[in-house]
Amino acid sequence: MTIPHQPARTVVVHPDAETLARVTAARLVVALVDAQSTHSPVHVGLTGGTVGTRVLEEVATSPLRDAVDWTGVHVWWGDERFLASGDPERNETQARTALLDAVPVPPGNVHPMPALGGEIRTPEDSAAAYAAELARHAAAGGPLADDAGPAVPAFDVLLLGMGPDGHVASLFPGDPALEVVDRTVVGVQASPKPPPQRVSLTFPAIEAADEVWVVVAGSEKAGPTARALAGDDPRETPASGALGRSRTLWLVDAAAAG
Ligand SMILES: O=C1O[C@H](COP(=O)(O)O)[C@@H](O)[C@H](O)[C@H]1O
Repeated sequence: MTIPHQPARTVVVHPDAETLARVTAARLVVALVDAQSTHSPVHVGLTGGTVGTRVLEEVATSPLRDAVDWTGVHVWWGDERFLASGDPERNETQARTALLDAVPVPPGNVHPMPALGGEIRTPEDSAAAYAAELARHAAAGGPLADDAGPAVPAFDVLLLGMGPDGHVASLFPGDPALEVVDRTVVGVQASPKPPPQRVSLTFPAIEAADEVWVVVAGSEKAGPTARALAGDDPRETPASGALGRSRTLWLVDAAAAG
């Protein structure tokens, strides 16, 4: 069932979380194949979280998986838990296990948010390094390529999960990071969801994505889903502010749809 909700968003409801993960994986494979028919490389932003990781597992086992030229895909993250490299709680670690170890993405095309260690001592160090990496891969004239700040590649698809408090990436309700418009990546010091230290894309970087897909499952997310789709203040329901340039898809299960 596809429900046109507002001009800026389309909501697609699936009966349960497993179907949601399976169909979103198929949708992602097709989106990457379509993007590769018009340009190269393509850029995809991954999310952590339960359903986001299930989607990657479904891509890994999809019979359509090899229709994608993985050598032409660049992989980024919308947010990261600020922990040492290889920590099982890192979104990067989970994505490698779920998908990236199984497909031939060149190691240089995988762009994790820098982990705690060496010169990277704080989430802000990681954010600054990641902003520089994004800027290196921004196409000239890309969405943020102006004098106001560093550029980002225009993600063909940016996957986002949403927490029960309405957070997306690591932009939490009431956090000052929600107001940042002069940087593409921020350090987060007091996440209410563990671990407290995180790194996140900002709204300007999220909005540079061609397509933003918010993938949500579970009845505990019905409230924030409804609030976000009603256009609640993003300072209270951050998911409300996650919009893509061409399309914003809300891919939800029936429980989250309420
Ligand atoms: O901590 C995080 O949580 C959100 C949502 O996760 P979920 O398990 O409730 O689906 C996720 O989108 C984010 O990337 C992650 O760092």
